[in-house]
Amino acid sequence: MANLQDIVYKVSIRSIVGPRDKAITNLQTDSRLAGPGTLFIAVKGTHVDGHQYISAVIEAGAIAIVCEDLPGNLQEGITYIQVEDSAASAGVIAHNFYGQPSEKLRLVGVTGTNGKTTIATLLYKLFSELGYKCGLLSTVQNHIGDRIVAATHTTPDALHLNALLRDMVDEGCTHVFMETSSHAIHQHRVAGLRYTGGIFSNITQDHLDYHKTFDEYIRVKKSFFDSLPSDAFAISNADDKRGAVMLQNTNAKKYFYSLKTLAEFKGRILENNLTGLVMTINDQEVHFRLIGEFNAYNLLAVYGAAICLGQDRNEILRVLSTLSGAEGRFDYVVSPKEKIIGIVDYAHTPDALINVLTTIQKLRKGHEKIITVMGAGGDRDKTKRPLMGAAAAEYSDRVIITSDNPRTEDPEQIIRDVEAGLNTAAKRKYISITDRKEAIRTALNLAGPEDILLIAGKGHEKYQEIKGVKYPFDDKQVLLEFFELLDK
Ligand SMILES: CC(=O)N[C@H]1[C@@H](OP(=O)(O)OP(=O)(O)OC[C@H]2O[C@@H](n3ccc(=O)[nH]c3=O)[C@H](O)[C@@H]2O)O[C@H](CO)[C@@H](O)[C@@H]1O[C@H](C)C(=O)N[C@@H](C)C(=O)N[C@H](CCC(=O)O)C(=O)O
Ligand SMILES: Nc1ncnc2c1ncn2[C@@H]1O[C@H](COP(=O)(O)OP(=O)(O)OP(=O)(O)O)[C@@H](O)[C@H]1O
Ligand SMILES: N[C@H](CCC[C@H](N)C(=O)O)C(=O)O
Ligand SMILES: [Mg+2]
Repeated sequence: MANLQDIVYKVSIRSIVGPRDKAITNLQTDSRLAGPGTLFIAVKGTHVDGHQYISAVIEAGAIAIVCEDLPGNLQEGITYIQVEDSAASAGVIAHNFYGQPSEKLRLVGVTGTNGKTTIATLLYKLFSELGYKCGLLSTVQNHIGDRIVAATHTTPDALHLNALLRDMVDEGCTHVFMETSSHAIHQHRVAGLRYTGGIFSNITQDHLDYHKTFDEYIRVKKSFFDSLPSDAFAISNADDKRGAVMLQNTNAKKYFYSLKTLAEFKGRILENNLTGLVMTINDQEVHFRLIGEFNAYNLLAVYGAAICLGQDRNEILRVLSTLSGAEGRFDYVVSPKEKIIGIVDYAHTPDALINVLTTIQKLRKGHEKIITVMGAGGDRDKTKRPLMGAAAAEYSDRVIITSDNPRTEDPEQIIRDVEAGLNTAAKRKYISITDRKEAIRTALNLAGPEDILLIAGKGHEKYQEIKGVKYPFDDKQVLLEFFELLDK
């Protein structure tokens, strides 16, 4: 419960009609969840305009409305607060409603196209091992200390986000590591939060369905760093083409990590194979269990953030060297008899596919075939599909194009969109099989001893969404089942 006047602190208000002194017991942006004592925030979404539900929520018992456009018929006793931007206000209001939890935490946001889950999860594991009670908000799952709360989004909406942060404060968490997706930044899900630090991983093509142009996607990500306060830290990847631009206008203290150029956090890879990485970080040599060059970047980002958060460098490296990565990220299993290597990876962008496949190419001894099973998600960026097909074909010996999460789209059409990226040579080494389980079975049938099977796109996901229905599906489980059959 909170008083309306306190809740609208720092909200940029255009006008208020009705009483200001009221106890709010429920905060909602979804009319279906409104009831007595509710403050309803009407948000203009991508599908509907929340303003159309204002009379319905009042009927359900709502006592205050935050909106951009005042309704024609104002009701007696109801408070109407007109704002410039409802979505941005929702962030600030939720932060106030839940007692400004981010002010009581060291909150670190991770943004970028690939690597967010890995970096945030490694930070969570590192700080937990170092003895802190921590929170994690990630694509795979959310953690409040040891307690797991299922994740619906990479970054939850402002209301759930602040409620989760409140729970973290109440349960004694001191540090919270959160993925901050470009959707979340654009939709102001993170408005009002006080970040202690921000980390940039990289930016390559994804989400052009939503952000329309690459420049707009860059601008949105950059706006996260622009809004960091001067006592925060901002860590960026010096080897990414946009790494410097990201921090151009930030007030935060700037730091860079790099494998190629001078930087505050400088790494050098000495060994890179299937047992892990040996690298120096600021001249200290360490062995890590994570695999591949892209994880060297993730480790540098984590190391940099831990230093900025005041940890001892030897302690950081000691713990980091013991950690494994996040579920479904370069997750690999070996079949007992034939020693076929199965790798489940969440690569769902052209760049992530190139990274994971070139990593595999560098790690193989030479004679092993690389067989890739991949697809692309429905209701998402269509322009990335042919690029993903081309990437998979270029770096694999065989490709099986299959379904990812078709969502509401026709799975066959998505496969055709992926196929469109294949050139004549690539067309000779691919087949398409719509059913994902069949695709994985076929890939295994094609594999000989020690060959490498990459199953890309779904990582940790435990379902497959087809025509709006989520069916249980787990790439790693399917792979393990087939491995068992194979070795019988
Ligand atoms: C495209 C997108 O991001 N959509 C998000 C957005 O929905 P929307 O704008 O379509 O909402 P809408 O349906 O038009 O409704 C507008 C408003 O009316 C309200 N409403 C709606 C119906 C009703 O009966 N009553 C009512 O009050 C809604 O609660 C909402 O406040 O706001 C919703 C509430 O916050 C989100 O759940 C929803 O995420 C959808 C489900 C989604 O799939 N988002 C993905 C793309 C996403 O956000 N992904 C990123 C990760 C991307 C990455 O980096 O890989 C993430 O952070 O997870
Ligand atoms: N630093 C990196 N650079 C490029 N590719 C990476 C990097 N880290 C991980 N990847 C690849 O991208 C995939 C996704 O990694 P991860 O889940 O950590 O990213 P994410 O940014 O959280 O993705 P999402 O946007 O879906 O939340 C991994 O499975 C791996 O193939
Ligand atoms: N956070 C990403 C995940 C994509 C995962 C992939 N399996 C797909 O369904 O496209 C998105 O919502 O675009
Ligand atoms: Mg993620």
